Amino acid sequence: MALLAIFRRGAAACCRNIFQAERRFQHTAAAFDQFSGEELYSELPEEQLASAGSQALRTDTFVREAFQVLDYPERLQKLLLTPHREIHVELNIVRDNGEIEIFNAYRVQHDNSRGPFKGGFRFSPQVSMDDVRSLSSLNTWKTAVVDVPFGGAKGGVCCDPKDLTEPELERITRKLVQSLKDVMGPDVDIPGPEISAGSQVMAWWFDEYSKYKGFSPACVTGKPLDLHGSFGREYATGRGVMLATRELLRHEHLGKIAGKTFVIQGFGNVGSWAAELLSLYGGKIIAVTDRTGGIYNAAGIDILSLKRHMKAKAPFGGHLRSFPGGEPITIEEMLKLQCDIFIPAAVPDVIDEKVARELNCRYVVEAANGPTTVEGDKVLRERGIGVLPDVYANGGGVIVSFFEWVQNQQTYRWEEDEVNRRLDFKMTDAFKRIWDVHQLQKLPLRTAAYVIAMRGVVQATMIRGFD
Ligand SMILES: NC(=O)C1=CN([C@@H]2O[C@H](COP(=O)(O)OP(=O)(O)OC[C@H]3O[C@@H](n4cnc5c(N)ncnc54)[C@H](O)[C@@H]3O)[C@@H](O)[C@H]2O)C=CC1
Ligand SMILES: O=C(O)CCC(=O)C(=O)O
Repeated sequence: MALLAIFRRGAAACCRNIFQAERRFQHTAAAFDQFSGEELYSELPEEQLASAGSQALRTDTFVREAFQVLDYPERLQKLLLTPHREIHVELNIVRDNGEIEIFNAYRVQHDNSRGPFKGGFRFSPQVSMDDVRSLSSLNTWKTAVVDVPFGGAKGGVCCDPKDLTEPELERITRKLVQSLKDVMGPDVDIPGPEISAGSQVMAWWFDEYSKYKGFSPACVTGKPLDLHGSFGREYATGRGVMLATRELLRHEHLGKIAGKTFVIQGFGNVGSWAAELLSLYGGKIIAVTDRTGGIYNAAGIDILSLKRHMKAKAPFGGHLRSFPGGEPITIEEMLKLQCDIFIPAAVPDVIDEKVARELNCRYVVEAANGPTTVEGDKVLRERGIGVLPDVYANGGGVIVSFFEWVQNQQTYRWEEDEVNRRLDFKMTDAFKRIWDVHQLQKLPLRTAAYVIAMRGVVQATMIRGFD
């Protein structure tokens, strides 16, 4: 009885907190009815705007915007902006030539109030603790927006994968697992695919982790189909981008994907699958680029032929520019092309203030993480270019990662159709929730997405309590 009373008191206190927060939300929602993006920016502290281009501060800036709308107490902001745990490890690797090289690797576990930490591990020379911290926070909000029961994390190894052989990449991955295995795992923190880290890297992760902890397929997602992977994960992020675009066009009363023109930056996992699926639904992909430049064809590029071309040249020399079905263009030229939708699907910070002024599109659908700087975002808002933000638009990857994790826990594989149907439901449902807030409160889609995410994370945090 005493226990029950304590439980009831605790539950009542939690509910009171949530109701108070909800009332504050409703109150501010009404007050913010006429809020425009411009006003939101004018509320930002000067020093924050000054450093707005910094990747490190980007997510925090968007988080603070949503906080202004929700009017949550300051101490809650601090709690949610501060990562749970930051790890820096040194990986000593024997290169193929016998020399020892040291690589820095980072993992930031941002928030786990809604479930185990979740997020990819990227291999890139641009990786730093600041980047990883910002991206880990982005994943906290992303998992909440698309409503999968995970928290947010991100990792990265500072290296240039094009200078590494496959055995060297394997040794780095295995060393990474050896260093992090005690703070990661199926119910704790689950990595997934990211830049230059595809299904083979996930397979090595699974293998190495299982050596120490026993057979654990759910310790990592994005694994190959032959090794406990899920149907549909390979193309999930690109498919999610296509579904997000479909919903955007539908809600804007602009019809279907068919006939719309697209420019896509990045032709790796996400960019190439988004291109293929958008063209399957009749979209005209007029330009694609990778890190070496790209190709342009006003009549639309034959994406399947392009993919065959790239595959034939892989792993070395698969450059877009050498594809005969279009004219070569530079990345700078690509950014100025007229199109309906520009899809950044490569690296961060592409749309800065200057590029935002030059873009010649109606919408930006952010397939990459953090492709728009805070200053760039401000210019896009001023110019009336709609942005479907990363925190939602590339959520297809983590949604199907969640499906893979569920299947691994059940030891039962779902059919491909079922995975795709469930992904469609999740992307459509999340879009509707964002759209409703966007319309009702007159907020930019990005702020609307963060508002929804924050409510989810805050509710979970408060229900769990602080003891
Ligand atoms: N793989 C996934 O499931 C997910 C990936 N993302 C994000 O999508 C983006 C792309 O990731 P992936 O396709 O997995 O990586 P990837 O490594 O498969 O492909 C990256 C592509 O970007 C190109 N690229 C690199 N630097 C460039 C530059 N300066 N200009 C133009 N292109 C450049 C590369 O040549 C390559 O075509 C990243 O921002 C990643 O964080 C987000 C959610 C999930
Ligand atoms: O866990 C995954 O599938 C990768 C998720 C991720 O890092 C992201 O969506 O940015």
